[in-house]
Amino acid sequence: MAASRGTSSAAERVGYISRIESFSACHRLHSVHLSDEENKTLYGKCNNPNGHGHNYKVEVTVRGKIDAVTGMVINLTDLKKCIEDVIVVPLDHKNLDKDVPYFANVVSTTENVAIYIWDNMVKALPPNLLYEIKIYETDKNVVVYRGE
Ligand SMILES: CC(=O)C(=O)[C@H]1CNc2nc(N)[nH]c(=O)c2N1
Ligand SMILES: O=P(O)(O)OP(=O)(O)OP(=O)(O)O
Ligand SMILES: [Zn+2]
Repeated sequence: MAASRGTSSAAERVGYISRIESFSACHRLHSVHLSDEENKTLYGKCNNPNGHGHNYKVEVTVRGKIDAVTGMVINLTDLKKCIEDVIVVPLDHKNLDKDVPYFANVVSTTENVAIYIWDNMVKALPPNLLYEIKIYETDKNVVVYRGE
């Protein structure tokens, strides 16, 4: 006897699928709205004028119906392409503050990097699929953004 899987039919099943990608970038935490002294006090070593780097790890999660025919929420090959276009090409081996126009006047915290990725990923994916952006700035610093 097949194990009970609830009352939904396969066509109504909802799944979450993620892909992880890494990119390396440097940045400096410095707000254009604060004085140099305020920036130094607030961001400490992360305000070093010469910047510093991270090997960021990004987990992109989409949520949607598991198609009854294809068995997929989204083709991971398509998600991979979106991640390449939205994350790797504009951010990998870049100086976030100098090479990415968005961060010219937006401080390049991981929270703001997550917002940047969300706003561009939501335009690249089919509608109503993007669920979450999770970014590891270091092994210990993690940000989650769900478009709120
Ligand atoms: C550590 C670092 O190298 C950082 O750049 C940290 C410093 N603190 C911090 N705090 C946040 N709320 N968000 C950050 O992205 C961040 N980066
Ligand atoms: O200061 P870093 O770049 O090592 O980043 P961190 O993870 O915030 O530092 P810590 O390892 O002291 O938490
Ligand atoms: Zn940093």
